[in-house]
Amino acid sequence: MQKVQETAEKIRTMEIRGAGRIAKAAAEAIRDYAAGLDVTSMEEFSAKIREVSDFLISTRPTAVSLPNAVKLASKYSSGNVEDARQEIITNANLFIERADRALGKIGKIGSRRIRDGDVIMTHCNSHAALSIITTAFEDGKNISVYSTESRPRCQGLLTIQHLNDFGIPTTLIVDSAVRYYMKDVDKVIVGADAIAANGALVNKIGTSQLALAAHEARKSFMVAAETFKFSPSTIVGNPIEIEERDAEEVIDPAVLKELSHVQVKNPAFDFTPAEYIDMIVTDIGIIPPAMAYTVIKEHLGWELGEI
Ligand SMILES: O=P(O)(O)OC[C@H]1O[C@H](OP(=O)(O)O)[C@H](O)[C@@H]1O
Repeated sequence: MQKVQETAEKIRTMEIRGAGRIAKAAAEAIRDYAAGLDVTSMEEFSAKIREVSDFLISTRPTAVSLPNAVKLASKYSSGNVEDARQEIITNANLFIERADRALGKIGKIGSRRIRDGDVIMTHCNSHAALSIITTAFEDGKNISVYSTESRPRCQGLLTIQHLNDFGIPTTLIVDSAVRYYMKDVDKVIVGADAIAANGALVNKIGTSQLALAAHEARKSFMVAAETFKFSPSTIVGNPIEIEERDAEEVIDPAVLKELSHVQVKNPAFDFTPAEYIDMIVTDIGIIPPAMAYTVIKEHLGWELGEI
């Protein structure tokens, strides 16, 4: 349980972050927990796995990759402890391998849509979006990138470091400069924390402003998302919860304490409606947002009765 608690804490504090990495870390934690679980009865085994699964899922509410990963990794059908343990180890490893392969596929597929000379804008720090950008660059395309700062956690600083390591010409801008620079941009590429059954995107706060500005300037808006970022529970009407994080990420608590009439809101994500999205680059190909329902049904293998 100690490793599970450590992983959960790292996800909560964002030491482990990015929807894909959170998913892989959760699958690893379940796998290692199942491998070391010392129980004699199947009832005990099931109860412990359920408890750990629920605990990991509770760490961050928005990225659907987390419950999807936990559900896929902790799947077993055997009624015998040793076999069920092996099933979880196998399923978790399969999930992790699939997640790694997905990033490569998204990079390959998405990069075909990047033209020589393209100027790309990205937001926050998405490994899936960066896979497209770096693959295009490694294919010899002469591209450059505008990267937003992504307040308050400033994940944009991770993005510029990564792009700089590849030697990709990059401009860091503050979030409020998105519309100002959109005229210079050819394509916007962002990641996803969740995609609803109606094709709406949930991603880092401010993403919908990039989408609006891109729409106004007739620039292409591309989302990079593994199939495990699609949300099955939205099919049965559950809304995606937007994580509200601490005020101290935005303002020094000592300063805030003196401002008795001021409150701080710090939502970590926002919604971008499907009509602002030109395409979603997934590991099973490029799809329009309207195909989100099909991805959930056919590629995540969820049955309505299970939700
Ligand atoms: O899975 P990858 O593409 O890396 O990231 C997907 C999304 O996860 C991140 O959330 P946070 O920084 O963990 O809150 C960002 O919103 C990013 O776009």
